[in-house]
Amino acid sequence: MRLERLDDLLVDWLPRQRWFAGKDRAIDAISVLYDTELVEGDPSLHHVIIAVRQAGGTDRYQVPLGVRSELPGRLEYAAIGQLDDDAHLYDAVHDPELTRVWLENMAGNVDAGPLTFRSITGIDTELDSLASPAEQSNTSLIYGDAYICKLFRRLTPGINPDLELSLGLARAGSKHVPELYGWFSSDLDGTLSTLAMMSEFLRSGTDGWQLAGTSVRDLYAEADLRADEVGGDFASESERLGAATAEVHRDLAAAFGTGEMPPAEVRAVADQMHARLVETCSAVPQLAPYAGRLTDAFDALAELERPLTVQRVHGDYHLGQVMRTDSGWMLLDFEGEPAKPLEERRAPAHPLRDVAGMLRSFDYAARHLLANGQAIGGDPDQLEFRAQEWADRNRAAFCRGYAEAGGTDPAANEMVLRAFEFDKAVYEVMYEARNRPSWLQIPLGSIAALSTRPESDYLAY
Ligand SMILES: Nc1ncnc2c1ncn2[C@@H]1O[C@H](COP(=O)(O)OP(=O)(O)O)[C@@H](O)[C@H]1O
Ligand SMILES: O=P(O)(O)O[C@H]1O[C@H](CO)[C@@H](O[C@H]2O[C@H](CO)[C@@H](O)[C@H](O)[C@H]2O)[C@H](O)[C@H]1O
Repeated sequence: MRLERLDDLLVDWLPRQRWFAGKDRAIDAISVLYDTELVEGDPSLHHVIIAVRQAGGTDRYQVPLGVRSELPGRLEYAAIGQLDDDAHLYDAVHDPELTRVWLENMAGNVDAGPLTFRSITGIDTELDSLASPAEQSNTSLIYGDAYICKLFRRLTPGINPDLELSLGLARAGSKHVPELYGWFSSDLDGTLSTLAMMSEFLRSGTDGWQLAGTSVRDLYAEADLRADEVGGDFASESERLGAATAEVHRDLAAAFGTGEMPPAEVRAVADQMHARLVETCSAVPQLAPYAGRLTDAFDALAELERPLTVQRVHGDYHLGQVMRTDSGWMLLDFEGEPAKPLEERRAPAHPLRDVAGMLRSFDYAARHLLANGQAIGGDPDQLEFRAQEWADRNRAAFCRGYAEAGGTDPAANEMVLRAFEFDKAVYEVMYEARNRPSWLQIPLGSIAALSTRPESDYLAY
């Protein structure tokens, strides 16, 4: 490919992409690390990996590029620019004529330059792809209605935890993750690094955030009924989700083993929670009134005198990461928190950390309509009370399902769970202050409610 104009075109195009992580800084330089021509001719497909230098460091991105002598109208929205008069450059993920080569290469376990394509089962190579419109930090292609292939945009050397855990869960025979079909990787700094993974597309699935939101809307539509009295009660789904979560934790433990975190390391974890609290209180003063009670919860964890059993966990667990299908709840996206370094994301943790993540999500589902100021009539105190009741009911049901299916009993480990939940809520305070200030009230409201409750009522419903 004639690369002379490529840098200029990408400098304009990258900051407009949802997945580009460096939007807040100027791009100092772009260099092409690999350019592998996977499809020759017109159109051609260049599988390109670039390094983008910005203040604060250099990130690597995967940018599959299509080149055509003429760009048809249906691809205009994917245009990046013209390399010369007869070379139109565009985002190849939008061109099914090109994306089919990934299916063919995975099916054939092809090696092409730095790229290796692998499959673990038969793949239909005749399917057209459509890029998913979902707001996400990567790009997913849906082939027919059979496969979903997630292309990781920002690359980290090594195996992506999503692929690593999906392979382990497949080995353990988990029934709560989509079937894995294949993946491709590239050399990066001498290490084989995941570029994409392809799984079964859950065509009958609806994500948990949408389902929980519908239940909450049902509740607010009824002036006086309690969460257990409205048609859209979600508690039995929450209980089943708890059970599915425990089963996935059991399978992760079987696939990757468990370990003991000694009290000194638990203290170090509590110290990190405390440090985050201090930093967040200075950035968001509204949190300061609760600092004392939050500190008490972190201190209680620091004083734990027994080791904690740790294992690989989901790491970024919330209602947007689970789908309800005809055959039950499925868990997605085992990447961990993308902003964290890979070693931290792969480090074993206590499974109640995931439980705490989901408890936060129930609070969010209950409170987000109120925070948005959407047209819900009624007395604000009464609405707050009803939101808390919905959250408590579903939190308790989730914990019950988790314990009954063999997970570490949340009710018997409330002190540990509370510390994880408060830490996540403090993280959310910073996250919302930076990203969605109108939602700041959600984690603050939860902290106010949970921290002023007697400890013995923490999981009460
Ligand atoms: N196997 C699947 N079947 C159907 N939809 C899926 C599947 N995997 C992901 N999705 C949809 O794509 C969205 C983004 O997927 P996710 O793996 O969370 O990507 P990202 O890591 O980029 O956020 C999910 O919220 C879900 O709606
Ligand atoms: O899914 P991501 O890894 O991008 O996680 C980030 O964004 C999440 C928002 O989508 C944010 O989650 C918070 O909001 C959710 C509702 O939008 C709620 O269900 C979660 O419980 C709540 O934490 C997450 O914190 C952030 O890291």
